[in-house]
Amino acid sequence: MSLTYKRIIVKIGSNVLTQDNGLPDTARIRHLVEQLAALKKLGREVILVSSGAVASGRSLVQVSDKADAVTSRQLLAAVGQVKLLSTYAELFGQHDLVCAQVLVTKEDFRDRVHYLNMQNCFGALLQNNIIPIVNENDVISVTELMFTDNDELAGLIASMLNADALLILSNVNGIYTGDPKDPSSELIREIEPTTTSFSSFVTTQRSQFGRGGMITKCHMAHKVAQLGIAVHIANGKTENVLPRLLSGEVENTRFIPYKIASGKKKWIAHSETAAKGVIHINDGAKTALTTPGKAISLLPVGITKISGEFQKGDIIKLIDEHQKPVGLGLAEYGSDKAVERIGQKNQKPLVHYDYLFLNAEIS
Ligand SMILES: Nc1ncnc2c1ncn2[C@@H]1O[C@H](COP(=O)(O)OP(=O)(O)O)[C@@H](O)[C@H]1O
Ligand SMILES: N[C@@H](CCC(=O)OP(=O)(O)O)C(=O)O
Repeated sequence: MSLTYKRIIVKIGSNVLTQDNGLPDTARIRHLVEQLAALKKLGREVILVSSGAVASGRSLVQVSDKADAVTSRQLLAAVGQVKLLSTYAELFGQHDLVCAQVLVTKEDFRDRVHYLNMQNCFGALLQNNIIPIVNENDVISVTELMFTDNDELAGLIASMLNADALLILSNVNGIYTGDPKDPSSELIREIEPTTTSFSSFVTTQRSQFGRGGMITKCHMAHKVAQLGIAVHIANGKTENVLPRLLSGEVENTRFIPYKIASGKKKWIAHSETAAKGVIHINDGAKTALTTPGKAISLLPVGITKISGEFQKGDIIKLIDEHQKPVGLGLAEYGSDKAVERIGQKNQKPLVHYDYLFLNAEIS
């Protein structure tokens, strides 16, 4: 089997880039760059999401024990990101390739203008044959403003750029049916888009330098696959993992992609944290919206209650009669008008189908 993905996002986790002592593993970075350069030379578009700023910072400065965790992370990342990128620039340069730094925050994905600006910049970099290297801007992303981890960031980038595939390189061969260290656990080779429960076999355990763990990878991968993008989780420490993954020669877990969604739906799908209001809908409305193959907008007649205030163009969250999330949408008008129209027939849709992302599927 040969995978012919054209636009590929590669996420390299902290554990792949870091030695046991917490310092960066330059030999491994060099080997990964060789593989990425080879992909580039085959005509693939490559976007790298790389962790490793904090680990690189550790190789340059000793942070005082008195510094709190946030300050220490800011300091190490601020210093380390320079080193990380100069290492990449030098190594890619040896293959006559130019790379670029793109540092982002969660806020940049909430604001549609920032989002479009980012998208435009990536387009320009790719057109000029430059490899974008993305990381979270750890200096200003603190506590609740942070991504769960760089897997979440990689998922957002994959959706934003309409990638064909997202390859997540971690320190395990993929997702196992139990603890990967337990010999009775087996690797799951494929995950269907309909799978939603991961907590029965994936523990919250993280590797030494990882932030989110496998469970956040699963949730993100599932969501991205629902948008029509294939996701593979493989071991970044395996020799020549990237070419071998694409030629089907190494073990990995593949999240089978679902139907293709529009760019706007992809943005809405990842905007839950930006939701301004909650729209309670009745069972009839839920059935209508989630009927496969039907493009139905949310009408006020199916709304039973509205909480929170929002303006036209804001993201709103839809929940059913049992408080279960149904999806996310873009409000066609503000909460003032919407509240007046609750339960009324013959009113304009509050969420047009083109701007509606349903949790269960993209219909
Ligand atoms: N069912 C599972 N299959 C594979 N890995 C699992 C599972 N449950 C928990 N894990 C843990 O998830 C870790 C990888 O996630 P993480 O620590 O976030 O790494 P990374 O730095 O690559 O993002 C593995 O090292 C493993 O300990
Ligand atoms: N931005 C941080 C890494 C954050 C992170 O979540 O890493 P990972 O556990 O590899 O997804 C850094 O560069 O050190």
